[in-house]
Amino acid sequence: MKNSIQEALYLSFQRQQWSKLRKSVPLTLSQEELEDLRGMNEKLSLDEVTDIYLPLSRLLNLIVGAKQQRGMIVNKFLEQNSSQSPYIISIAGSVAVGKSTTARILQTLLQRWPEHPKVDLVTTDGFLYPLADLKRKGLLQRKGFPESYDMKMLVDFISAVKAGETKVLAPIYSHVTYDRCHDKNQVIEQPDILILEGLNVLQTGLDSPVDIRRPFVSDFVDFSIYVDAEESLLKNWYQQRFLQFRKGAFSDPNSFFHHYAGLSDEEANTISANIWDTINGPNLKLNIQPTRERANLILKKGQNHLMDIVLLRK
Ligand SMILES: Nc1ncnc2c1ncn2[C@@H]1O[C@H](COP(=O)(O)OP(=O)(O)OP(=O)(O)O)[C@@H](O)[C@H]1O
Ligand SMILES: CC(C)(CO)[C@@H](O)C(=O)NCCC(=O)O
Repeated sequence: MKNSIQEALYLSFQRQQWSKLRKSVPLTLSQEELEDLRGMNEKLSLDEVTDIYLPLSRLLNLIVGAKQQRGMIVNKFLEQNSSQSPYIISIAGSVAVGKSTTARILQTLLQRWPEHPKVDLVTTDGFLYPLADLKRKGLLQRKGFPESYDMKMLVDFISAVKAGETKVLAPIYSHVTYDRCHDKNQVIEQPDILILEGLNVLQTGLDSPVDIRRPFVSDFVDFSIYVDAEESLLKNWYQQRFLQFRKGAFSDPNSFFHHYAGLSDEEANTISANIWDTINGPNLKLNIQPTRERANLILKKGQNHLMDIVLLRK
């Protein structure tokens, strides 16, 4: 059933086919630019950038261009000269699938085009309720679930950006304190493109009580991407990252998880498997994966984070 839905809705490209599409694009990256991209994640393979992300950035450039042209046509029709509102791209997918890495690569590639040089990136992590509120509401074990986000704040934010407001503030999340930062915000000032990344960006809230239903994030999104992978890979990537955090973020004395810093590999793997099985895994199956076929584009990863299949909405 699942596959027939995808067949009905999407054009499907194997990695090889997709990567060939870059041949027709007049865009090359210098070795230096490739190294810069690599600097953001030392495990990122450069083939991945050229085979998958370069064709994708060209496709997005064309799609954004079509929207900009439509804006010019409307201006001509109305004999006015209003400026374009920011183009919104959303990136959804499981915890640890690599949403923020994908978002950062696309930001770097998209801002190289003269038609849209200003590309901002916001993650919905900042819209999680502050830690004290989550504790008070008994939601500490539900982080990432729909009820753990201040959806009104998120929808108000994206609506203000889309309305072209000159300066919009986004809250910032710290993976060290496991909490919203109380003393700083991200400032969004009329970018050409805003990339909004988070596991909840395709959710509709239709299961909320009718009296608190409000517009969805997707009402403001122009193009949506879902990064997909089998759950066994996702759990493994989550556990690998947990091991890295033990040496990095957890070793900071301010870290919420500082008590994890001294764990052995085996103890750390037991704890991260348990967090996956009780929080992130159930959230994936209940609330994230069911939104996948709402996306305009699905990027399906296999082993080692390499993209196997690209699905593009017909
Ligand atoms: N293209 C890639 N190549 C190699 N490793 C990657 C790639 N993308 C992500 N990773 C690794 O996978 C892990 C998860 O990546 P990332 O933090 O981007 O995921 P995320 O989906 O944003 O996670 P979260 O929802 O928890 O914030 C990290 O350890 C990252 O280094
Ligand atoms: C911040 C989120 C919800 C999403 O990125 C996630 O990384 C998270 O913290 N989930 C809760 C369970 C865990 O610690 O992985």
